[in-house]
Amino acid sequence: MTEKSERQIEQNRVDDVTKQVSAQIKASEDLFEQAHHETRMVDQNYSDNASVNLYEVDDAMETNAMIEQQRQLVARSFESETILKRQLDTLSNLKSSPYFGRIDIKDSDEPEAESLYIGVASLMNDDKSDFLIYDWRAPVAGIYYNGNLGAVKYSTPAGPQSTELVKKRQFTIKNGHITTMFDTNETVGDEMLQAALGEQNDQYMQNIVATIQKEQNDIIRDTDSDLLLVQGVAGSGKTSAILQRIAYLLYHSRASLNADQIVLFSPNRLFSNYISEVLPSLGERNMRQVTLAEFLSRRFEGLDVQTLFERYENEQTNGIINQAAQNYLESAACMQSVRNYCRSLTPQQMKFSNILFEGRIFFTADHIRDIFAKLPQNMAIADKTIATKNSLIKELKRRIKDEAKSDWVSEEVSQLNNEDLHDLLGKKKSDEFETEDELLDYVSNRLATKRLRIVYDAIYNNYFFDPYAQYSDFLNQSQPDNVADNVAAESWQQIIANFKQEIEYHQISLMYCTSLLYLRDLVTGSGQNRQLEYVFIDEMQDYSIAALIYLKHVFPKAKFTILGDSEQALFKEIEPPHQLLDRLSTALKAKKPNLIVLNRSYRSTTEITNFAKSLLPDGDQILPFNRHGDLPRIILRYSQADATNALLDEVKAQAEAFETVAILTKNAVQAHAVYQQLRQFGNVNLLKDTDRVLPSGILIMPIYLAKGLEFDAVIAYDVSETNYSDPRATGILYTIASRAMHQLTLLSIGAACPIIAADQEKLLQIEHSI
Ligand SMILES: Nc1ncnc2c1ncn2[C@@H]1O[C@H](COP(=O)(O)OP(=O)(O)OP(=O)(O)O)[C@@H](O)[C@H]1O
Repeated sequence: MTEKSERQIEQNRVDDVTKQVSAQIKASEDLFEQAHHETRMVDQNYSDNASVNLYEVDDAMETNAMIEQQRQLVARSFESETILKRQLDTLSNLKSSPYFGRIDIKDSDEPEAESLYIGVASLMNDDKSDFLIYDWRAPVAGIYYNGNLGAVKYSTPAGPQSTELVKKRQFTIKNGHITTMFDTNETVGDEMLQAALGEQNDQYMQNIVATIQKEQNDIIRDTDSDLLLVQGVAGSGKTSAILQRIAYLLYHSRASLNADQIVLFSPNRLFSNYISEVLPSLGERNMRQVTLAEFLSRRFEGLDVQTLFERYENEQTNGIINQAAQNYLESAACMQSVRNYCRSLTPQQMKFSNILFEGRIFFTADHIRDIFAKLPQNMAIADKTIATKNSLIKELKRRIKDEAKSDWVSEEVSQLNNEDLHDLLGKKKSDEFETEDELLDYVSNRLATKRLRIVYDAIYNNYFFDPYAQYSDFLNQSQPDNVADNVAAESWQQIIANFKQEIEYHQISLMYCTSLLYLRDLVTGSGQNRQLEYVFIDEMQDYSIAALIYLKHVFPKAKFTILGDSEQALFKEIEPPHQLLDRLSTALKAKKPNLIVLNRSYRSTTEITNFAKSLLPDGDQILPFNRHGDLPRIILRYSQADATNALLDEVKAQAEAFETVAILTKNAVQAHAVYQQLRQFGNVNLLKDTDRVLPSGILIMPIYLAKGLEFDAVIAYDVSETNYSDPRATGILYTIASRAMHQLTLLSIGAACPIIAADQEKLLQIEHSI
């Protein structure tokens, strides 16, 4: 058969499937309309009933039951409306592009091969007898991503299956028309990937299901490991792979897993927004997302927690203060010392606090210590704290009865107005009491309970324990000689003094955070979340080992997927990847660890990747993808005024050619200075770490805010040797260069920093000022 008629046959099938999709859309729209109408009716009915004044009807209980029933009806009809809405979204995705792949497989006991079409969702024909499209996550679809022609195996819930792959075909279908179609023996042909990668960027990351690569597929379909470590070079598709992995996991554990049981730790808020469309485009709800800074802040209510960015900025101005002590506090060894310390704590060492009520001491710290000390010695510390807490709550209940008889209560009761009395009585009516005294006793008890609620809350929230004082004690006990990095005794004392001072000012530096939280949780037996099933951590190189250990402690039941690129370390010096990964495997005590390494970089043109890898001492392992563009350019200027002019010209030219142009700087101060130079331009945006949405136009930001993001064109601001002199320059410049998809320009005010100068002739177009 000629290629043309073959293509015509495929187009006919696309037309046929599109017609069926349209018919199903119509049917679903009718159902949706019906469901929506029903929800409105039930909702109306519910609000009418809910607005009945319960105090005026005798049968309040009955009304309550009816409202509850109605509420459930509203919830149910809303749920079916949501399901239909999702179905409709999926169908409309399928309408313009029903599938992207076809595999022909022949089982040994079948006379003929069968053609299966793969798309973002499954679709059955009208009478439900046949699959017109297979979901890319279906077991058999694994062949499309993994197999070369010939004998292939794929896993199914019933165990491994074998078949023969006789044809693999790829399509690009736009608005119902096949624009490209070819047969391939490769996993996914380069041609299609080239087309996908050559496109210009918009504000949101796209899904990659049509062109998932073999090693990415291994990440996506790994359901066994409890610790999956992905070590991948910049632009190798780590983030893409984990998002498709989440979609895959949700599909395969539909009954037992929902998006709320998955959390992704993302590098910054812009990134959260940037990836927010991927899962919805695959018909799935987004997982929860949080940055480490947000997570820590929530756990330190009332304290101003230093973020990684603030630390970085501070170090840029003041230098790194006491690196050795900081390294120790963020090490696995320190977390081990916390564990040992907590295990050996005696009642005398415990830092208990008085519990106050309206200015007077309600429970003394000594009394709390006595309760604690009487508990069996071999009891775990967390159990002792919980037992102490329970015993304080019991005592509180007794004391409420005493307080109810006290003068302050009688006085307050005597001054109650009708409304307060009504509130205190709750469901009871005053005529239910036989005597006035009985009524008074009841009301006094209620009032005392209400007022002492504050004491109950204090006990419940462990305010009888002072974690900050305890942590200071822990620091005091950690002798500097025992400390790995040989922290000098005076500087260790300084670290302790600094901690105390910060707490006084309601602040805390990042370096203390995780060991302190760990100590607090181990002593109080709180802070763990056993519901979460999967934790994903992107940009792991920015997490200390202590932070990862702490997260494992917080989510003990969860499987961890941790992704990183040690070369993109902005906040510390580069560490060899395997060393980092070994440390992590041991520290998290994984039972089934798995490591996947990605070396091919997809984001940038070959020229940009070749330049970026030349910055690294061990960049040879990085493989560029075969997509070509201009050589990166370096513009050298020798005065600020000349540099500003060159920047203006460059920005103008890039903005005409590309949709997203980013000027990336080393820190916030420089980003601000560049903004001042360019603001006359109009559509120029300076981004801050509080920003959540990436605007279009020209973007200026410090590199840490661009983590995980990508832009059509990148201008690296001032790559001179004066600006990039510290040992972290390599990681920073590599991260900047690897954000560019199509065009990279470096601007240097004065001589370029030596990392760049090394190999520039072949990899860079150099432009000096005249
Ligand atoms: N298989 C693929 N098909 C199409 N595009 C891909 C594929 N893999 C990666 N890409 C594209 O390459 C770019 C980089 O991917 P991604 O951001 O996931 O990489 P990363 O490893 O997380 O990068 P970094 O660590 O540098 O932030 C994205 O534009 C992504 O869409």
